Amino acid sequence: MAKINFGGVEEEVVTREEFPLEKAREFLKDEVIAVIGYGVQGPGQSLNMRDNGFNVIVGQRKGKTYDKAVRDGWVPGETLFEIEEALEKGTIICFLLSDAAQIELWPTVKKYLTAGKALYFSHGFGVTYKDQTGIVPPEDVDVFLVAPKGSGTSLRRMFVEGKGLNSSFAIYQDASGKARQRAIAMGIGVGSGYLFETNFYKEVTSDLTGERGTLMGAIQGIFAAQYDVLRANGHSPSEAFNETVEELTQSLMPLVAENGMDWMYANCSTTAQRGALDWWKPFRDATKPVFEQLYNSVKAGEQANISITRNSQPDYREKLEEELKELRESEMWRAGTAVRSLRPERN
Ligand SMILES: NC(=O)C1=CN([C@@H]2O[C@H](COP(=O)(O)OP(=O)(O)OC[C@H]3O[C@@H](n4cnc5c(N)ncnc54)[C@H](O)[C@@H]3O)[C@@H](O)[C@H]2O)C=CC1
Ligand SMILES: CC(=O)[C@](C)(O)C(=O)O
Ligand SMILES: [Mg+2]
Ligand SMILES: [Mg+2]
Repeated sequence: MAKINFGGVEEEVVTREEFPLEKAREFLKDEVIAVIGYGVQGPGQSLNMRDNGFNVIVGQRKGKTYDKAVRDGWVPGETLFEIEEALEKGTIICFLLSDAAQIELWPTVKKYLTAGKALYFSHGFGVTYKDQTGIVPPEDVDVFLVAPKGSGTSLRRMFVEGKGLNSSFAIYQDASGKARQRAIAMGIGVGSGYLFETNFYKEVTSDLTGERGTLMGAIQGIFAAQYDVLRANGHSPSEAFNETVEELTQSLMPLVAENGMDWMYANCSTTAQRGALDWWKPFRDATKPVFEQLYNSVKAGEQANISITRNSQPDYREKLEEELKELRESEMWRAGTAVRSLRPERN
């Protein structure tokens, strides 16, 4: 483990230098890695591991995503199977169904978790909320997680570009005495840039907070609030969208990603810097109570409960699609479609 100073706090992380791909491949050479589910993480992780030279098979029920797996080069009967067949063949079972669907499939998965196998998650959800999910792994299997900190779509894209998305990893149960090595080797195999250690509880609580907060929920909320104020004051949709979203994603966030917030500020006008430096604290103070409310709700298990209840309903896909449609058809995001179509590189 490399000791890295994160803003004054020393943490140990696993980098590709100390755990190179060859070492991961050697360590897992006798394993059959069965990726169960081919939604968002399934394709990203399985394709990266396949390209990295691991023995990977995919288990997916028949339908649209099964056909996608075939198009991605998985061969029925050789590397692509019905879920139960893959569960039987696999020695490391990657449980990559949606968190709600994992509940339904758990009794089936459990049947195939014979001694010595490993159960792999990409979220701490299932076992942390075991009272609601019923996911209690047998004692003689390893249980660990590797959670890529981003969409499976980005995991794959970044891998293809020679980059690596960061992941966390955690050990829940070490039956074989080598769960840790197994987990780290898997983390390297799926294409992680580096790995930082956590536990299942911390992974799920930080992840649920992040996606409801700045990563997805809060960002849309702030966009909508500013867009509405600009529109109410007579600004056109194109002006409001550009000044709220397009400039952020196209110009300013890439600068933040490259070298931090102060550097992005330093590359803007002194007028902008003065205003941003004056206004970031009021925004922090206004939103902090909402973040506290969010974290408490996560901690109390309410967010997990909502997710399980809502996403277990037979019509949850249609309902989600309706809500996504509401976003897509809002004036702001329709303006966004028009703005994106005008990007010169799109023509
Ligand atoms: N979406 C992402 O990029 C990320 C997901 N995760 C975690 O990774 C895991 C997998 O998530 P996603 O890839 O988003 O899953 P998903 O929602 O895309 O679903 C994966 C698969 O589950 C299958 N499925 C759904 N219900 C089923 C059922 N009842 N029986 C059999 N198969 C069923 C679908 O056919 C699909 O192939 C979750 O634990 C999630 O929290 C972690 C990081 C990011
Ligand atoms: C992409 C990711 O890591 C999320 C936002 O936590 C998720 O999709 O659950
Ligand atoms: Mg998440
Ligand atoms: Mg996440």
